[in-house]
Amino acid sequence: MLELRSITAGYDRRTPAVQNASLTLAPGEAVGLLGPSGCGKSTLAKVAALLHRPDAGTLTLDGTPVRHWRHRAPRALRTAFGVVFQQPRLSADPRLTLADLIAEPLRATGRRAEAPDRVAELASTVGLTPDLLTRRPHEVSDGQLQRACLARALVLRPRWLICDEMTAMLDASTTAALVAVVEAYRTETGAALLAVGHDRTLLDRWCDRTVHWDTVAAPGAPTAKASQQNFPASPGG
Ligand SMILES: Nc1ncnc2c1ncn2[C@@H]1O[C@H](COP(=O)(O)OP(=O)(O)OP(=O)(O)O)[C@@H](O)[C@H]1O
Repeated sequence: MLELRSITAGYDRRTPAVQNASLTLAPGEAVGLLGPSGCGKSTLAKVAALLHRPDAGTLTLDGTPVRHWRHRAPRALRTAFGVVFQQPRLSADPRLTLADLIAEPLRATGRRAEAPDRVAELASTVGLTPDLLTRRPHEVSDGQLQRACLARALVLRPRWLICDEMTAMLDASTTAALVAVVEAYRTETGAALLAVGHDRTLLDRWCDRTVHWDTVAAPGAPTAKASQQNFPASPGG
């Protein structure tokens, strides 16, 4: 179970982007998160994926409170998450070929030997032909790069998948193809999904339930002090 309780987070403590947000994801469950632009969905998704440290609130993973984020999070926790962002060009190292991009998490976790087999398998799964794997991001389309980013998110076989507007820049057929890849992966592994988006029709079709930001965040509401963990300001943790 992934539980976010009374999360306050942002980029400036005086004006948090997310205030008092709570969201629960059961193992294997697919939850869609809808809300207007700029309300804080991506920020909350990054907190959930251990990529952004909240200012206050608690995140528990299978009953254990998470105390560290980003590079300070234990590797076993970090690698339990696979994340795909809206803009693949911002999340892809332009120097890497698509093959190296997909294999990046394997190299970072000392599992380089698995890369050739795993990259070939995932390239086929996401619909990337071998000739594309030797190209760099500027030599492929947004859709092809997003396919590689999805493959990268799956390469460590995460239990929790976070797709933050993964299909927002894509055409209908690429959207359908990537959603089908995620669903096949979830059927095979039982992974849970948090899908952030603006398209209610897509999220309703894709997910077990769709929640609106209005029901997730309650700015100004009193926080449950007893269950509240406040994080002192410290860079990078
Ligand atoms: N790196 C950053 N530094 C400073 N402010 C940021 C940063 N990222 C986001 N913000 C601000 O935080 C707020 C929430 O942004 P966030 O990206 O979480 O919203 P969102 O709901 O995902 O929006 P969208 O649907 O448009 O992607 C916005 O006001 C945004 O301008």
